[in-house]
Amino acid sequence: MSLEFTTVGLDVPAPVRAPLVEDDVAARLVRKDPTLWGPDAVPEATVRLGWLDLPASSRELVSRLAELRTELVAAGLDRVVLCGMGGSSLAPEVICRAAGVPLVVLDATDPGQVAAALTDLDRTVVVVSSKSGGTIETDSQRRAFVAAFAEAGLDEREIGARFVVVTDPGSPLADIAAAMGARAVFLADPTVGGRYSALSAFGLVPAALAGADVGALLAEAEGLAEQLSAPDNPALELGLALGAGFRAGRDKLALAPAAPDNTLPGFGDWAEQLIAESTGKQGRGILPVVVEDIGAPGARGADVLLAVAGGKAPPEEPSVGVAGPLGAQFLGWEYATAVTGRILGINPFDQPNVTESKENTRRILTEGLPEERPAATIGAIEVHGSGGLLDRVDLSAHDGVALALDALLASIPPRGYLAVMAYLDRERDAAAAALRAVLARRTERAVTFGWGPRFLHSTGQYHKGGPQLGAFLQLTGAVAQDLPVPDRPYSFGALQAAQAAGDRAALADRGRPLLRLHLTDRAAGIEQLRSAAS
Ligand SMILES: O=P(O)(O)OC[C@H]1O[C@H](O)[C@H](O)[C@@H](O)[C@@H]1O
Repeated sequence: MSLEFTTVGLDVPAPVRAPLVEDDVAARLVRKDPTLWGPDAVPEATVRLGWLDLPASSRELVSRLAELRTELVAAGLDRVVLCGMGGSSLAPEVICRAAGVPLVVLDATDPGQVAAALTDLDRTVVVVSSKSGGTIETDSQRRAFVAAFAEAGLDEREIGARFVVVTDPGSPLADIAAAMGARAVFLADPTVGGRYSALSAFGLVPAALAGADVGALLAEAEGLAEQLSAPDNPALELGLALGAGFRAGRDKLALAPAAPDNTLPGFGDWAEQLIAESTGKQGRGILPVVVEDIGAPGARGADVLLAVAGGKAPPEEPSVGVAGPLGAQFLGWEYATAVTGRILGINPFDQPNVTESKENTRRILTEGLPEERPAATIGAIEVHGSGGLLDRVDLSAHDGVALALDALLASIPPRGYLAVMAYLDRERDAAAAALRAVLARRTERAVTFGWGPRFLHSTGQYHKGGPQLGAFLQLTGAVAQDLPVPDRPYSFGALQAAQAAGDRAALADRGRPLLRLHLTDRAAGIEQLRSAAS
């Protein structure tokens, strides 16, 4: 089982292909040659190529996971909640959706979304996944579950037995897991970076405990792994196509599901993190744009390459298609991204700009939120602009929100993009996601949509490290019922607000146009916004 790569209307010119063939990149990548991305990347690449071994090396996890699942089910623990961000949650979410097994993914700080996960505790086991072991969202979620179990009457030993931990050896979370007596601890391969970890313990542990067949997933990946040394393998072709598209000015990659049957639901969100964090740096990069389907607004455009995962290239030109099973898709896109990184001349294994917003968040949590007054309140929406964006907008007009949106769209530079960043509840406020297509219909430019803080671990790197051509629409919402973060001087609501403010500060430092709309009533605000945007 491997991948089938197809393309329509995209040629890989000799100046892109020849150097890769002459330098024997396919075989050198499989041999884990850390010099492929230039001298500056060697230290990082030396400790970041372990993902190439995972189809075989992760095999040893399969029986251990099957036993653990049997043990959990026998104990009546059949609801699996995963606490983790970015590379520690996106892959298991895709694996479980594709397999049709239930996994509750908590990659949020929204108090409502966290509270909704803290239910059905009598049958819940929590997987806490963090490579670094220091991610504030994951740590806060773990604290909330410990407190909720205690409140439900469980003693310390019983609480420990409700936790399974996945982390790197020696991380602070490894120490916490030992101290709390976690039922099981999986120490992952430290030579695998977060966004390349789909086939490691980070992808496999939560998915297997939720009931997915991870042995089959690894077999699918092995089918491709055997081919990766060959100079004409499908993953190399994908990497060449992404690189050739970039060189031809197509630096937006519209990621669409296959039609009519989408066998890889959510795959675009996983690939989005891989591509945005790997390529978006040093003022360049490929912007992944997850679109609803191949006909969606933004799937085509002069600076867009359309890609379908899970099917053939659609007839729209230019496009690429990658057919094949999920295990092979993970490995193939990782390999392709590493190849594309070489073509772009960047190090695909670091994420140099992710820390900025995190540091701002920590500062704001200590110092308090900056005082910000809305420029206007219109219905259920408070309008905040930055950098003179709203100077010429008549916010007293009955369609003030529409005018503010117009000003934001007009600020997108040529070849630029609009990022919609919703610090809301991705379950209960799911209707907000429809804004992407609505706004993309109104502009020729690319429009992305991300849930905050989830996107900070994905496109957030590109926003700050990629070409400075973005305009930003930040959505925040009133918190009906806040939730404390146990043993911390802040609540989830305060953390969420600090994350939004921290990212605003990072974007303002770069002079990017930003419109913040705060929804004083979330449902009414989303509806009002959708009609203002249409
Ligand atoms: O697994 P963790 O250490 O908690 O990291 C979760 C995420 O954190 C950061 O934002 C990185 O940029 C991501 O690549 C990573 O996936």
